[in-house]
Amino acid sequence: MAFFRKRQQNRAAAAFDPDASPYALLEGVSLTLSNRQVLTDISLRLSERRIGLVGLNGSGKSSLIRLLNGLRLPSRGSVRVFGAETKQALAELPRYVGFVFQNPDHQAIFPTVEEEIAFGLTQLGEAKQTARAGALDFLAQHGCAHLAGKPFAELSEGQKQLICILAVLVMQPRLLVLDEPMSSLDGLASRRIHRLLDGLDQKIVMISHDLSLLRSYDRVVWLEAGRIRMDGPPAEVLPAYEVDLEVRAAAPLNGEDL
Ligand SMILES: Nc1ncnc2c1ncn2[C@@H]1O[C@H](COP(=O)(O)OP(=O)(O)OP(=O)(O)O)[C@@H](O)[C@H]1O
Repeated sequence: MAFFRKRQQNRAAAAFDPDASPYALLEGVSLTLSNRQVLTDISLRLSERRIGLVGLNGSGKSSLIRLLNGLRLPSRGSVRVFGAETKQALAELPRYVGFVFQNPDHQAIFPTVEEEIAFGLTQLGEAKQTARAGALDFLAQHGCAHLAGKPFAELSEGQKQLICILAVLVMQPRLLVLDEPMSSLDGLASRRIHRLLDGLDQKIVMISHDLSLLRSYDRVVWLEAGRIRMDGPPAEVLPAYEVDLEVRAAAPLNGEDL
């Protein structure tokens, strides 16, 4: 009896509310990896449509966004996404939170573009044949029909990142989390992906070292050494972050903060 009660409690705790506001709620979150404290006492309520995340290398940005799709679980505190505590909702999270990796080669797992997109549809329960037809449709909707049969490895960097984003979007997640998606793209590919993201209905949380991309965002969170240093509108956070970068860059080179 106690067993069934516990299962029912877990199910209730994992119930998603797609319209939850905030869509992500982090309370007193700390994260330790290999005996190293990577995040310390992070509390955030994320409800804005477009949120940018900035900070120096190693400040904890990737670790923080991995908490949003359950790739990392907090060592202390709690992370709720669309109302469900992530550690109790790992199986369902990918339907709500799409994650785009910095390096497309780390994300793509299928030999061809069509298979990469179709996989998302099979995850939603589509039969293989319907998923392939759906993938072709989806690629055509995004002007990529000509890429369907191509091996992923033969795509340009911009095409690879676009396909990885589409492979996530085909599952229609409510939230899209992106880890520096433009970092290896040229100016044109970067602008094109930025425009694509801008036109989406999904909520977006994105890490970027290109601060110009975040100027139009609703909110920017600045992480420093695993803690929130500043959090607010881009017009306040970005200039302060840039000043900090200038001050650090002007200090004598010692190799420690690179
Ligand atoms: N699996 C791990 N084990 C131990 N330490 C880790 C692990 N993953 C990350 N770290 C450490 O955690 C800290 C934060 O890493 P994280 O990748 O989250 O930072 P980041 O801000 O995304 O950095 P970057 O801008 O370079 O991608 C770094 O010091 C990193 O070395």
